[in-house]
Amino acid sequence: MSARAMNKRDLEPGIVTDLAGRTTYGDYLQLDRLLSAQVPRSQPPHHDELLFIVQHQTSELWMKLLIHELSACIRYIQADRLEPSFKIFARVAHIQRMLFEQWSVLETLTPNEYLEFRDTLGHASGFQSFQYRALEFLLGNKDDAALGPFKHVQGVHAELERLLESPGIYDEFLRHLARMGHDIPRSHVERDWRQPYERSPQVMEVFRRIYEDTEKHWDAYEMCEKLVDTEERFQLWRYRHMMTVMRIIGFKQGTGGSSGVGFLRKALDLRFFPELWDVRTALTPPAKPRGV
Ligand code: HEM
Ligand SMILES: N[C@@H](CC(=O)c1ccccc1NC=O)C(=O)O
Repeated sequence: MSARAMNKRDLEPGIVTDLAGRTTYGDYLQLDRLLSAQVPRSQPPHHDELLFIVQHQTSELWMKLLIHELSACIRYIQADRLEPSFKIFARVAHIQRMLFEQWSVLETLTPNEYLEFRDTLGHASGFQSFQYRALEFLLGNKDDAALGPFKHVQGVHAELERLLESPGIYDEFLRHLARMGHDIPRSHVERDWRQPYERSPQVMEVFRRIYEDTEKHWDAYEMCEKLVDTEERFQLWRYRHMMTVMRIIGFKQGTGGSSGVGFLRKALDLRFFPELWDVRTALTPPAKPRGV
């Protein structure tokens, strides 16, 4: 009987199977390391703990890529090259969508299932995710108290300190706008970057002018919209995390020591790019219609 009749694909003679001494798929991806890093703590291993671990590890991998991409974006903005940063923002948006969609997998974990292995987690908590903190810092949510959990991990602490004292993506955009001749106040071009961002009416006026004449300021306008998009997607992730937490542990305290949902809810009031939201309220209908 032919392979076709057996519903089987014939391997082609060119397919390489003699791989001794060659770089293979598994070598290149270091799958031995990657796939041996899912180690349940529950004894005997709880069926659903693998889901919990894989959900976190895949989130951390996507966060790694986000940090890589946003860091490149910052370098482009520093070089006043907004165009190449737009391509990166498109990728960032897709990664954020993946991270958002991923919550539905964890949401199949029921409260009882989670309670069956929750105590094996001790005080471990997502609050101790250094990559998440790096992302928050890159996006401008500076908070030196958030470095607390990393005091005992030298390399990580040093890297987060570096990000804390460097301008975030929004700071770099405002500095770019200042270089392009926009009227950004001194206080927002040079400052102690460790401090949380403070909104400025003068910055909002700059955005108002950009939004009122998009033809003239197309690149800046496009960057504004990319930033709004990134912030909205970030907030959606925060919101869905909070809802997932609510349906799995209700209003229990977190393993990290916080109040739990109440603590997560407060993050929803934070804004990375406040004037980009304020400007929407300030805009009025144009005197004459735009467009082609
Ligand atoms: C059963 C699932 C989960 C529960 C019950 C849960 C619960 C919590 C709670 C209660 C907190 C507040 C800190 C604390 O006291 O522990 C927190 C923070 C956090 N969690 Fe989760 N979480 C879950 C899944 C995840 C996943 C999959 C991620 C993805 C990496 C994640 C990332 C984070 C981050 C980054 C924070 C810090 C948020 C901030 O500082 O605003 N969590 N989580
Ligand atoms: N904070 C969670 C525990 C938790 O979710 C967690 C524990 C260990 C590693 C990652 C975690 N994920 C996010 O917070 C809880 O209170 O149940």
